[in-house]
Amino acid sequence: MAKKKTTTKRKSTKGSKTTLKEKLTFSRQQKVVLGSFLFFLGIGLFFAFISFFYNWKIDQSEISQFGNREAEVKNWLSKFGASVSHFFIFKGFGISALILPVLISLSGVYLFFDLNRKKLAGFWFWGILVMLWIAVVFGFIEKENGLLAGVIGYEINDFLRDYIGFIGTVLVLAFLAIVYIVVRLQYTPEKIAVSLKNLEKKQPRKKTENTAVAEEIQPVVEETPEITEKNDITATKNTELEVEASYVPVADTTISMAVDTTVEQKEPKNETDKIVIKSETDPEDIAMEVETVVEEEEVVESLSEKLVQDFGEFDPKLELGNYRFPTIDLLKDYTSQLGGITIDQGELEENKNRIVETLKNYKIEIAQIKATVGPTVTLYEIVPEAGIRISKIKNLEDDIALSLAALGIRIIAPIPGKGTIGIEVPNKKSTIVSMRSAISSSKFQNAEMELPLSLGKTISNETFVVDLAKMPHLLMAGATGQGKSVGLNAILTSLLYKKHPAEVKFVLVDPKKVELTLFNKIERHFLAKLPDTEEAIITDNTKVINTLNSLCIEMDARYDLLKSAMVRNIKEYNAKFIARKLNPENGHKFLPYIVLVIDEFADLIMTAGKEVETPIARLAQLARAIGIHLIIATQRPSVNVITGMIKANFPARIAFRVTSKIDSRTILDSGGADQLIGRGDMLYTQGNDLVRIQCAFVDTPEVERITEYIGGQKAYPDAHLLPEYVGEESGTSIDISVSDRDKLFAEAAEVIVTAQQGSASLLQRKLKLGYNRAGRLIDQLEAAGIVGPFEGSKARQVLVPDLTALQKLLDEEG
Ligand SMILES: Nc1ncnc2c1ncn2[C@@H]1O[C@H](COP(=O)(O)OP(=O)(O)OP(=O)(O)O)[C@@H](O)[C@H]1O
Repeated sequence: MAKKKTTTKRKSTKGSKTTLKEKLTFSRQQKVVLGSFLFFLGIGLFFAFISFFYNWKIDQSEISQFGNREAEVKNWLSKFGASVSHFFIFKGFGISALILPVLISLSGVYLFFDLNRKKLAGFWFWGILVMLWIAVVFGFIEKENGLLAGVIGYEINDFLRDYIGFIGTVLVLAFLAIVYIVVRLQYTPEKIAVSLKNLEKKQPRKKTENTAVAEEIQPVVEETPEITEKNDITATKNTELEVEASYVPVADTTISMAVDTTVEQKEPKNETDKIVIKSETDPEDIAMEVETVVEEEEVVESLSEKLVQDFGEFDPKLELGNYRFPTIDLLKDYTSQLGGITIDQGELEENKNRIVETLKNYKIEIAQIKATVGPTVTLYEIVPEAGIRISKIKNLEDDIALSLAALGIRIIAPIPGKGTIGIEVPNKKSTIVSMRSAISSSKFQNAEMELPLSLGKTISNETFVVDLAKMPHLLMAGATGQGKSVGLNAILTSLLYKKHPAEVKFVLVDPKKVELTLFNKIERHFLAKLPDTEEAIITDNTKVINTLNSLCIEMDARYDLLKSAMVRNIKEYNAKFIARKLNPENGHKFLPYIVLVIDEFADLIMTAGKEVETPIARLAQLARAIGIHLIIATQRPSVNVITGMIKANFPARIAFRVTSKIDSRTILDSGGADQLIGRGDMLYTQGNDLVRIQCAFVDTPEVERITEYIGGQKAYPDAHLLPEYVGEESGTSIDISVSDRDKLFAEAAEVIVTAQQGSASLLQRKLKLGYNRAGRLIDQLEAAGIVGPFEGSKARQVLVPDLTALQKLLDEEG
């Protein structure tokens, strides 16, 4: 009996991650309001705590009567003050609880002025530790007075005394005090010694002058009288001066002092060297002392930490700080309209019987059969009777499929890791997997991935989420009309729902000119383009070559940055940049991921051949570490399109339905894609197992709504600019002799003049040439004065108005 697996509809955890994030980030107004609240709360608590120390005895009996409005309480904040104070002081930390209102008010100030929250967290961390420490110390020395230590202090002390005894407790407390002084206050023994020394020196001077020092210095002063005029230093009577280099303070009495040259030489050696000059009533008794201070202690370990402390971590999203991610309701809810997966008991039974019977014909007995109903297909998992070899079933694959006589049957013998045999039979009524359900699934929302893609649902109805960054490049193939474009849209939509414009940029190549145009609206948010080009979405195949080469330049530049930052990949690089460990002045910048999408790759390879294959192979081989990922889609998965070089570098592949087993082999290295049922039914592999997935469906109006939503928001001034690539086309002042001209020169000239359009791609199409040859022809036409010079993204100007004029020009030359 077929075991029925009821499908549990996954409740959408609608944007759980983003909403949590949103909850934690306050608007400016919220911060001001919350900040003021906390500030006043802190002050209120402070007063309540103070008054608790005077009134706690009187109030004690009233605390329990919180609900009784008649009960009179002496605390300055009345019943609330008395209760809260009782809780924090008596039951909590004792006198040290006074730190708490200070911390709360401080938090208020930080929020109000929107200061660095990390610093605040530091205050809380150390504040609570100090609170505990003081509580325990009071618990230790003032056991009798519960108000000083609080219950917590008392109990911790008791605990320590029980386990490590009197001496142990003293040692632990002393150790913690040292930790605080060294770690928090950044005091080291050297620093303390220097401070003490300074203190010692300052004190006696205030009372009587240190004559001994004065005497010591005096001879030097007398010995070098000639410098006296030069170094006229004036000082106030009985005042101490600290001079760094030469310093002339205003004075009541002018005192001449000669500074020994030896002293002067010594002075600039160390910036912290100070000359202490003291003046006395008698100008002869000037005391001078040269003090060498130990090199100043670094307060913060490194510059980056200091920068982070002062300014917080670098936020790449700051420029579009108010960017709102697209909301889930921009996507259509197909499930509520068309219903979710329905299980047709009759259909299941019928299929089961046919499978059992068919296998029986081949003498394969079944011990158990289990059905898993997916959105488009149902998987019948079969456990054969003991003794039946799986290879037998595998060999009979085609016969079984034939006997079951249904389109789209796929036999998986055995199911990897299970030892059972799977037979996938299409459902009579397939269910659309909406992009909405794929996006709102918890698996996607909670995905901790760099570039998460929600591709659709597996046969067991689980949302299938993969990381493009791990793939690291994706090859998609499928015959026309089988769901490739929808698949590409699903991929791009996934990224739009998860990534901020600062984090990812798309380079879109769309020779069909219709599929990806919708993304034009988000050009200044998410697209990257070559400088000086008008349209970010590339529809002209010749421009693809420039873009690919430009991406190679970007790749090399990024590798240089990674090298100088001494990191291995973009993730580490960006983490280091965010932590302000990389100086933007040295060319470092936050690197967004770049996703290159090429629709209709076959078309591109046909027209440009090697010229695109080489940069693509280079990018595919090297770009994974620096965050450039390729998604290539093609209708024709033939070997001359998907060459060995490309295949080797694209381990992740998606196959929609293809027309032949050969095509399936080309794309997946195995059959199966020819047995799919179309409409988004696909197989995914990342080098090992094949997973059958129903691709999430996202319709054009949905994509339009999303791009409009994003496009309507504040954007960057321009699309992300890729490095400039000066292609072959830009060659100027070419001098090509008539004899060196291509055989097709005259024909090419006619094509160009007739069409009045000076483009290499036109020649490629009309004369069926490779890109290189067409490019060379254009150069020759330029040299002959038939077309104008290279003009960036625009086609070259045609300088000859008609064929007659052309004929005349050629005759003249000839
Ligand atoms: N995941 C899906 N779920 C349901 N229906 C789908 C799905 N994907 C595609 N379809 C259906 O198939 C039709 C064709 O899909 P799509 O335009 O993506 O095909 P294509 O392979 O890109 O074709 P072409 O190569 O000609 O552009 C869609 O209009 C839609 O009706």
